Amino acid sequence: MIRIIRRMLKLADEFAVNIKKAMVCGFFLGVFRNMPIFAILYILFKIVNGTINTNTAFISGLIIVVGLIGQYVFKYLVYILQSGTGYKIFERERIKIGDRFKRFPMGFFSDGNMGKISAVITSDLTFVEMWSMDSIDKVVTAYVNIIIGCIFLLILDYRLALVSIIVTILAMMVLRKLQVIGKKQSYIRQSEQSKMVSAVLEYVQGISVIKAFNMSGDKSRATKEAFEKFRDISLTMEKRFMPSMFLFESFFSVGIAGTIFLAASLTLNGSLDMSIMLMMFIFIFELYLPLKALGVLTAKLRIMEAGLNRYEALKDIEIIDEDGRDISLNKFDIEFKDVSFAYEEKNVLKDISFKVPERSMTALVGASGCGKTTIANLIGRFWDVQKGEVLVGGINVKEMTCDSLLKNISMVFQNVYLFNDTILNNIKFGKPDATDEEIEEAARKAKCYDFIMELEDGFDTIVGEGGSTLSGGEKQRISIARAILKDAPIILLDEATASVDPDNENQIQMAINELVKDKTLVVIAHRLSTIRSADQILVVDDGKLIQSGTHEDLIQEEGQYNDFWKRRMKARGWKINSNVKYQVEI
Ligand SMILES: Nc1ncnc2c1ncn2[C@@H]1O[C@H](COP(=O)(O)OP(=O)(O)OP(=O)(O)O)[C@@H](O)[C@H]1O
Repeated sequence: MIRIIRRMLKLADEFAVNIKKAMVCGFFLGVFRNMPIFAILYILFKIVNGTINTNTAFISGLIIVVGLIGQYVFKYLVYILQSGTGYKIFERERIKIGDRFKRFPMGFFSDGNMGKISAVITSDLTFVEMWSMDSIDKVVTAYVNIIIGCIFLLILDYRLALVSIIVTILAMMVLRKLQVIGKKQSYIRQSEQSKMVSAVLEYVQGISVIKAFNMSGDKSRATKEAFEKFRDISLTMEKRFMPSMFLFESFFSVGIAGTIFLAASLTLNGSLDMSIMLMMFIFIFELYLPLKALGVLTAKLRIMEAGLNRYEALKDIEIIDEDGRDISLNKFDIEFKDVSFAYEEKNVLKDISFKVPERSMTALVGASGCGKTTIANLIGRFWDVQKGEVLVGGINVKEMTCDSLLKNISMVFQNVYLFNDTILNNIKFGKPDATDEEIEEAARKAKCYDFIMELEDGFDTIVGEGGSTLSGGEKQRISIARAILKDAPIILLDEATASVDPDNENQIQMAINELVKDKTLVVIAHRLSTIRSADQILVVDDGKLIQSGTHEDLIQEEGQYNDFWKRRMKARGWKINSNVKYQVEI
């Protein structure tokens, strides 16, 4: 228990002073809480001895009043010091971990970890946030009460004190066992909880596929199994706790009965004063109350400790730019020098070298899965290369912090993600301090101003999670407006392959033209016009760079590009011949 309080104090950092003050107040709260009880016991003692007088009654009354007032004052102080402190600590921690997520290698966000992240940030931290402050003060008060109770008993009668202390020690040992069980079980429970959250996330994210393929049975079975496992482990946890909890509770009944029996026997054989026996009968119930409270707190504290462990493990994940410096670039060319890269065991890029001059356009072409997106991701340092160097503005990206690198780069992906927020805020994401005029201007350039103004709430329209209330083309143009607003000197663009209607497609192309003006552009190209107008085309095959040059150079030589070009031309011809309206050269 002390260990977990120490950890909370360390985590609380600047708020630790409030917790320490609350603990001191908790100490006094314990002291004042005992005063009325002792005053009543004292009156009882005096009545039984026949020595009660007005003075004694008055002093006892005064002690009761002081005790009650002190209790309220310190309870209030504890409340003031603690209230909100837990929420403030964890608000700060959530922001901190959110910032670190940006700097985790992307591989971390793959399978399994999404559930873990959600479970830690929501249930674990929420549990610790809700109970930590409350428990710390209760633990301190309980310990104070136990110590005061034991001292009082020693003063009354050492034999009775001995019995009570033995019961307390045995109960503490059972409490320890409860803690060990609690710790082990809460780890297992959390692991199942993460799996359950992952299953739910996957089910919800894939709901359209599940519906489209009428697979709701299969997927919901997997989710149901995760629920069942979580239920089973929660029940097992309760069952494992039950015998020790029962034993723990039994100690008090046996302890109370034993002490009463001993006190009565000692009184009967004349070695204990009747008044002390009566005081003992009343006090014994008070003595074990704080110990019982500790028993109840134990389970909570173990769940809290396991939650804190998981949270700290998440915080300890090595961030990708631990040794990075904040570097301000003054040129914006890109270079790959003998770069090899693998996702775990899978080699994806093999000894790739190329240069992208500043303010030029480079198109990456190649078959699906050859490594084009990987190249773009390495420029943004979503992963680190295992061999070779990626240089941006002449500086190895490994020397830079992600923030200082990414402020120079805008990425426009095929799968646009918009936040469940207003259109205004989604665009503003590119430049948080942008004025409304700048946002409107970006929207105009990205050809989304008109459709935004047709919406009932205009720029204040909430777009739904992921941008679900907008069409694919509309989402794409909003993401381009976001990038236009950011105005980064380097643009990484994954051209959309998904078909949108011709009008939308034309608008997207115009928006992109605005975005890429005077920028260093690397584009994963799917369109003939893009490929043709690029300053440089890099042909990637199975992770190797097999050809590079302009379109004119490459169609002169035999090779994959030539085949690719001929195939594309044929496909385009087919599209036009088949009388599809899609005549726009894009
Ligand atoms: N996060 C990942 N973990 C493991 N393997 C991955 C990961 N991302 C991509 N790959 C694999 O790396 C290879 C290259 O993928 P990449 O996405 O770079 O290809 P691409 O050329 O962009 O393909 P496409 O044109 O279909 O988008 C593929 O075989 C892919 O399966």
